[in-house]
Amino acid sequence: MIAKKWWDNFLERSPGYNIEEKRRKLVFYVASYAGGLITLFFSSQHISTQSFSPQLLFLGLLILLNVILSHFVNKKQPFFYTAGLLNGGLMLYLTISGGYNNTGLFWIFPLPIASFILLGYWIGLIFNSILYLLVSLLLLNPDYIQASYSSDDTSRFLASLFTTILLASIGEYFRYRSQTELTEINLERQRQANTDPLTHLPNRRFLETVYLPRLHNQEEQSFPVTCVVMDIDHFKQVNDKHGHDIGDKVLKHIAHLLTQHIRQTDVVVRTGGEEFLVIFPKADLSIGFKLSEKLRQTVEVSPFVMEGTTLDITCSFGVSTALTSDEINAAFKQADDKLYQAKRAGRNCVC
Ligand SMILES: Nc1nc2c(ncn2[C@@H]2O[C@H](COP(=O)(O)OP(=O)(O)OP(=O)(O)O)[C@@H](O)[C@H]2O)c(=O)[nH]1
Repeated sequence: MIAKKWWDNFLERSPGYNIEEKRRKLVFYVASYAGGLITLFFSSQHISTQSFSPQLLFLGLLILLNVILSHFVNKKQPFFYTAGLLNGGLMLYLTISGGYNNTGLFWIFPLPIASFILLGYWIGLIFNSILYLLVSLLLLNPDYIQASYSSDDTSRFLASLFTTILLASIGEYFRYRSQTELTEINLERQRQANTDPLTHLPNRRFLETVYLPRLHNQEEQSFPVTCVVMDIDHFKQVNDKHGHDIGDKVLKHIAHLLTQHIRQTDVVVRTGGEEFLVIFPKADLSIGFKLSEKLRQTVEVSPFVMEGTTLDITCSFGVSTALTSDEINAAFKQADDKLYQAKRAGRNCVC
């Protein structure tokens, strides 16, 4: 549980989301360029005739402008939403005007499918349902529209549009669910690979592949970083006297104490057998020293109690501070040296 809660700060859901983002981007580009150009083509064909529609030309230009502008901005989400809205506008326009020779309704079918992909399942479902209602109201009240459709055409169109939206929504729903499940499975695998199975603390792999690269990227917010290497004193005697099972429980007890007494931004890693690494970001040497001393006292006054067994446990600590990310490995090494100094100085102390 400790690691799970903790993991929330470091979750990498991005692989799944990146694939989804790519899919949406691709559909957005194809739908916008193809849709925009087709709209412009049809409206320009009638530019010098009575059937010319400035609204269609305007919608086509807006669709193209939206997709062109999106190339200059990193965050594409607002452009997806705008494209979805323009889709809706085109749907209503085609219903009302009837397009060329009342053939506008044929062009409506691809639009709800694109809207689902652009807006995501839930927003797409609400958006398409509202549009379907509006289109139905317009078609059932011919006074509100310029086009004239036969009642047979209207009812068949509404039935087939309903089927299209239903099928698109079922397809999108199951795609959305399987993508969410795959993302969760991927996340759980990452969590397992980066967690020590005994204490549920992050492990050395996490430190090297997830935490340190992040520290490197967030240099300004994180440094100075104080690194504390700590080791349980005479742990071999615990194993020898009370057995390996009790030894394991003592390790869990220490892991629990450590995680309970650090800040949300600090990290405890089980780096080896009975050795832990605590990292205090935004803490200089004097703060790091005080925090380590607090941890040392906490361990000292919290004996391990189980099934009538009470064991006084102590730990030794080596502390060192890195001012920049280039110094972090040297700080680990120095903290390690300081730990041995603490052991030589009689244990249960901070060096
Ligand atoms: N129960 C248990 N013991 C472990 C585990 N990993 C390492 N150990 C034991 O930890 C002990 C470490 O012993 P030493 O390195 O001699 O250190 P120490 O007895 O703590 O002595 P000092 O560190 O000098 O105070 C060894 O007996 C290992 O078998 C583990 O996962 N579970």
